Amino acid sequence: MTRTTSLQLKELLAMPTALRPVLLGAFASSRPRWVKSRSLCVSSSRYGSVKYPNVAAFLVPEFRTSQIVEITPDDLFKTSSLSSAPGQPLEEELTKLYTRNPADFVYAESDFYKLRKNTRVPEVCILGRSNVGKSSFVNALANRPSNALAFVSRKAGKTRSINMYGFGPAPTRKELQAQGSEYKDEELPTHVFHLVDMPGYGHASLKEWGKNIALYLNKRKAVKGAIVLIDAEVGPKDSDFHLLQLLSAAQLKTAIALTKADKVKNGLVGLRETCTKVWDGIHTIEARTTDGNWAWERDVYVTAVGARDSVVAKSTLTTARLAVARLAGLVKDERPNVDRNKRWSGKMISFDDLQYAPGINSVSETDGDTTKKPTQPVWDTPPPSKNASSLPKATSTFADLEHAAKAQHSGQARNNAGFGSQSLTRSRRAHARAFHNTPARSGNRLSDKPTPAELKKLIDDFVKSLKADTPRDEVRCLHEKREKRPPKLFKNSLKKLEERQARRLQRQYPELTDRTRAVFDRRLEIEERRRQPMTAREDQNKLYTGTDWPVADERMNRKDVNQAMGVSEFEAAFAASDGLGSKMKKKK
Ligand SMILES: Nc1nc2c(ncn2[C@@H]2O[C@H](COP(=O)(O)OP(=O)(O)OP(=O)(O)O)[C@@H](O)[C@H]2O)c(=O)[nH]1
Ligand SMILES: [Mg+2]
Repeated sequence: MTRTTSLQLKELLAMPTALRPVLLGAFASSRPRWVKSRSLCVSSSRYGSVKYPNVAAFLVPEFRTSQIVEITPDDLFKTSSLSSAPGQPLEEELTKLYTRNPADFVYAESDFYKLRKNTRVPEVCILGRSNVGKSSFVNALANRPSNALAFVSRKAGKTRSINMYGFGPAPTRKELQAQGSEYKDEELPTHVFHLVDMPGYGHASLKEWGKNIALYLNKRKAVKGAIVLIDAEVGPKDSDFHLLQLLSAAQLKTAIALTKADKVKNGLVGLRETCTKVWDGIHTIEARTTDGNWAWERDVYVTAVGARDSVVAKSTLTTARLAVARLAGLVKDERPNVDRNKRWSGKMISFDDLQYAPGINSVSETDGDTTKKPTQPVWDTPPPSKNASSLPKATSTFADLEHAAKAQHSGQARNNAGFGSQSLTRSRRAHARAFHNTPARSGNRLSDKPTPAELKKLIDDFVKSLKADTPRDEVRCLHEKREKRPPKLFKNSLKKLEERQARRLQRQYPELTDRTRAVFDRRLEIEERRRQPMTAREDQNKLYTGTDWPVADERMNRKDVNQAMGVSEFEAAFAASDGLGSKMKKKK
């Protein structure tokens, strides 16, 4: 084989340069190592040969009318640097942060209320459907092989508790002193930040996990951000949007990462499609709030850190590290407009985008028939408040929101066809007025925070979307409860031990054991007889002829006879005898 290869090599070198690529393509299957292309090419027998796109993220625009932009790794990294090392190359600094101090497993807890108190170490949680690659993500960031830090499995539902992993070195004494106040009931920080691997939702998940996640996102003080992993091949599901809605209600900094990008069959086109779906869903969620306080990263990251091909996995590693470091607040961004939402008191919205905003669907219902005069002019309708029926209710489910979005699109299509353009302009104007009259615009931001009842509804929706109520999950619940029970007493093993001991004694002292057994059996017999009714016992007494144990038996019999005697008979017998007096005399 090597001989033929060397021959081919000689022939190849003798060939004119233009012909070489043609020849190389012809024996690509038996391609020697030195021919391997330097471009990222995933060759897997299972997924076919897919050219891995050189894209680190998709920049999602603020307005629907703009296009999604691809960002190469170089473009993504050159505008950021670590706050602790400004001006230094980002890739190197990130590698140092994640690997110089080996990452550690800190602790795991299955109940939110049992988590350790933490107010100082920033926590970033990894969320996503089961089997999306959350645990693989942790291992890859720490540069550890599969299962070395977090357990990974092909089967869904491997991670069942909230797992804390510590990254980066412990703060120095000076840094701790600079932080000021004391740590009350809290351990001293041992890492720069914690990465929290959560149980997955969706297939093979349990209701408690959903509740724990919802509690964690809403109540944990230390959580600084959440990274939501979405399978790039499968695309976002309803449960993902429910979670995003929950994150929006909790106003938690959110980043989205498409994982398993190496598995997407049509490369960049497929990735772009998934990204568009995610974007659509987020717009629908954003449409229901007007305050714009939910800071979600407009870079939708593309990763494949758990890919079998190590070249592909490594190529996306810095992207994943950057995403997490940004959420933990360790990165200084020099990107233009990165904090645009924060500078404004409310959400940014273009006039073109107003057609997609909530409330328009109720108006567009009249658009189809321009001859029908609305009883009240649209622009005179009171500004839609949060409680107005024209807006999707704060407690509406994601399905409702989607339905509303479809209705908006159909309304738009009709308008494009030329129906009711005047009415639409009026409605847009009305909606613009309503939009600028919202409490968020007039500075009352808190009013847009969901009330406890709304939050409860959101959490319930999220938990329901987990589809955890299947009989299989009930069985798993039962299994878990059984696991928690204390171990059974070793009844059976004790019995066996006794039997073994008896056999040993029999072997050592055969005569004694026989005699003891006979006594034992006899006693049992007597006990049984005692328990029997009197008549049956009398019959047996008649049959009784005496045994080897006269003393015990006679005593028993005498006793029995006394008991069987009537009271008067006993008194008569006692009087006939000498009684106590005679006994006393004898003693004297
Ligand atoms: N091809 C490919 N496979 C991946 C990637 N990331 C993870 N996997 C595989 O996906 C499977 C599930 O990975 P896990 O990390 O256990 O997923 P998880 O989200 O932690 O799953 P649960 O703990 O069950 O919620 C494993 O077989 C991984 O090898 C990736 O980027 N590319
Ligand atoms: Mg896991």
